[in-house]
Amino acid sequence: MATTFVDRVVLHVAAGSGGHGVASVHREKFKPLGGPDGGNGGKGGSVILVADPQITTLLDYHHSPHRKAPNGKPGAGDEKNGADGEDLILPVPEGTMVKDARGDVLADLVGPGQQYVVAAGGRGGLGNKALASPRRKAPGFALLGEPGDERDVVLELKTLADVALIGFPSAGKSSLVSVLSAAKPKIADYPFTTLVPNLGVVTAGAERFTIADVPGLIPGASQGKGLGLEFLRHVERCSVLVHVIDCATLEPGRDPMSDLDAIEHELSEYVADDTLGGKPLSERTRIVVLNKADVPEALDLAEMVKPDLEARGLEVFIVSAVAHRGLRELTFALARHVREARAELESAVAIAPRIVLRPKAVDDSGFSVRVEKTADGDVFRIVGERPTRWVRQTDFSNDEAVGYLADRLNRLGVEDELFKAGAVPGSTVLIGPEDNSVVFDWEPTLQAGAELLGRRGTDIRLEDTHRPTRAEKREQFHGRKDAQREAREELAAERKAGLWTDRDPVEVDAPQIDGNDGEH
Ligand SMILES: Nc1nc2c(ncn2[C@@H]2O[C@H](COP(=O)(O)OP(=O)(O)OP(=O)(O)O)[C@@H](O)[C@H]2O)c(=O)[nH]1
Ligand SMILES: [Mg+2]
Repeated sequence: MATTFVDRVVLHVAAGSGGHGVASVHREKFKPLGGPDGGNGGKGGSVILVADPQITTLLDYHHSPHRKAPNGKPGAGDEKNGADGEDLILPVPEGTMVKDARGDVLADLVGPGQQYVVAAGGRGGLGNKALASPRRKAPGFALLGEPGDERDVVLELKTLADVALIGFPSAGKSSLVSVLSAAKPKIADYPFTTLVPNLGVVTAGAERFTIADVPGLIPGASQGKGLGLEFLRHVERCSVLVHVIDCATLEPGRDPMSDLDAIEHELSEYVADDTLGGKPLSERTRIVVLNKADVPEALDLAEMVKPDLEARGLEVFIVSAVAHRGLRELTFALARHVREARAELESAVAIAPRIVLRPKAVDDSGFSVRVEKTADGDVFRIVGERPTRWVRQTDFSNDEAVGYLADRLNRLGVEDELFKAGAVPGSTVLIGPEDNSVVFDWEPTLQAGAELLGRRGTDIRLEDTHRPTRAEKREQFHGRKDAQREAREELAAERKAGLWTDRDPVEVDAPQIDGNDGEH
């Protein structure tokens, strides 16, 4: 069992890409040129982690750490939409924490069925049927499907138990689990018998709670001695910590008080991710169990130190795991502490939810223009979810598709903002994130832009002589109305085609646009 327990893996996930939309023209005998009938591409499958009580280890992901969801299928003529790629569901144990490469917590799957979209599938591209509008009756282009998310995440399993038993190797932690619950962990008289936590269920009257031992902790664990501190991730989520102290040890330099201090010191060195509703390890309930009281010398020692420990405000139990002494009192005391801790946690959780889900991208409708200074002068970077997406959807080998992209950008007001930021025809404009942007030599297409340039190439913003005539204003007004209507229609078409999921748009790290970072 020990060798097949895996509690930390690096997982590489890739969602499916959306299928490309298709540009096709309806054909019938004697009616060679019908309307556009190209279907939409299907959505790419997402990769979704789901907490599943049937799963107890991350072993599967240790063996095959690369997981990919299928792509959406491309659309076809005759209004045929491509099939969606199926979501890839990856079951993980309850208590799995998902972190990014930097160690930031992305999600904490603590309850059965809780899920997290770790990589979102790409949207399918619209076909020319869906792109048709009164102004663009027969589009000779379609939109590309978007690439799916691709990322590396760290999965960490943190045992979910109410009570954690901590202490030196061979203190009797596993023995206690075996006598307090039905679990039958390995027990032996050599140190580090336990390599991974053993979980048991304890029944105290009508109450039930879970208890886990953890591998033995030794001084210097924080510097990597023994098994190190790594496994303390399994006590992070336990609300009651029990110090199991070996009163029968003959090792020189060991006694209950200094053992306790040594373990506390190691605990204090551990940096936990989970504060259990705002309660760090240092503030959690502690109980002391003085074990091996069946050995006469051990009992004497236990009775001697008990008052000192109690003077520190600790609740102390003298027990023998082997002789089953003192277990009943201990069980009921644990049940009481668990009850209190659960109540406390519940009210804490009511205030601050423990489940961290990745915050939704704040505003995916807007954009901003950033002026970046380079050796070759100013370049203008357009940052925003929608422009970035539109660029990904554009087939740059198709002039009409490029024109459509320009239209979309204008409607969003990109050209206006570029003018305001000081861009002039020929300026370098980048769209998308730093590591993967598309570069344009800017050719303004907007009427307003051309107007702003004025006659003889002077910028009328500096002169402010031209006041729009009534006719021009009307023209502009209708232009805007048209643009707004078209934007609405487009959105409706995308939604109707099912290209929008109700899942959060996940920020995309590196959109791939093959070979299109040229001068389009
Ligand atoms: N006499 C006596 N021996 C005990 C008692 N409890 C445990 N032991 C013995 O102590 C040794 C270690 O017990 P374990 O339960 O494996 O100890 P552990 O704390 O889980 O040890 P690690 O997993 O190595 O950290 C075994 O030989 C047990 O039989 C007790 O109450 N009395
Ligand atoms: Mg053990």
